[in-house]
Amino acid sequence: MLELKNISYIVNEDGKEKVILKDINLTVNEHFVAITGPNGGGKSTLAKIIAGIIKPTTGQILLDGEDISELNITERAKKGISYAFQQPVHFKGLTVKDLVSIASGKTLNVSQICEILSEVGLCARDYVNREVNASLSGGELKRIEIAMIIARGTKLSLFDEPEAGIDLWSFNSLIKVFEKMREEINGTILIISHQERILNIADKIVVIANGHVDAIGSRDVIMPRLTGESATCKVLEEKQK
Ligand SMILES: Nc1ncnc2c1ncn2[C@@H]1O[C@H](COP(=O)(O)OP(=O)(O)OP(=O)(O)O)[C@@H](O)[C@H]1O
Repeated sequence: MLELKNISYIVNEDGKEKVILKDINLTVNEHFVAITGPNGGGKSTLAKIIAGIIKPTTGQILLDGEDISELNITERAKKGISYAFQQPVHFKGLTVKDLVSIASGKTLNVSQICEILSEVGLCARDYVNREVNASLSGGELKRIEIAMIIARGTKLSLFDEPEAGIDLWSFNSLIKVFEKMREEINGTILIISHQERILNIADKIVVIANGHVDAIGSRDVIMPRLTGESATCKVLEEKQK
């Protein structure tokens, strides 16, 4: 379980304080939790704070009750937090096989790697020995990144807009990958997304706007509000303290 307590992130811009996140309180213990909200609301900043890429100005982060606030990205990764960037990273000189093996923390044989790659819809034989460089498409990189997260099998897998830069065909199969992960994963998937189809498979949706938690609840409660189907629905089903 992930707990965020009073997380704020304030930067100094041109000599003035800019509040990017303000008093975020959130508990995440479901299998599949989606964070959504308007552009610039603070979602990616929050994901980077959870992963340990940036340090919040105030607040505490607990993973299964343990305070991990002072741990850096590597230490948090060891505790079981994986983070997939909005734009996947290229790893010049490393092959898909290398990356998936490194992610899993053990030497995998080709058939084990093939199994993981096929889970993300990649025809393994074509990819195992490919170098992870700019010759791969955005969709292929995304899937390789997801394969690495599956190989790691962590407690908390964080994805920042996995749909970004993906064509509709690849997007359809990406949704299937997430649906399958949702069924099979032991830990939690925390996913930042603007896509209705991703939000529709979430157990819980958190809406972040203007740097704070605007709404939180099950998809049945939050989706009508987001899609404008019900102006009167009760949004704050379980606003957390
Ligand atoms: N270090 C920083 N200095 C100044 N402004 C920043 C900094 N980091 C983030 N911001 C600003 O904070 C706001 C929130 O950014 P963030 O990337 O977290 O938003 P987001 O909700 O993920 O947006 P999007 O949906 O467009 O990806 C933006 O206005 C961004 O420009």
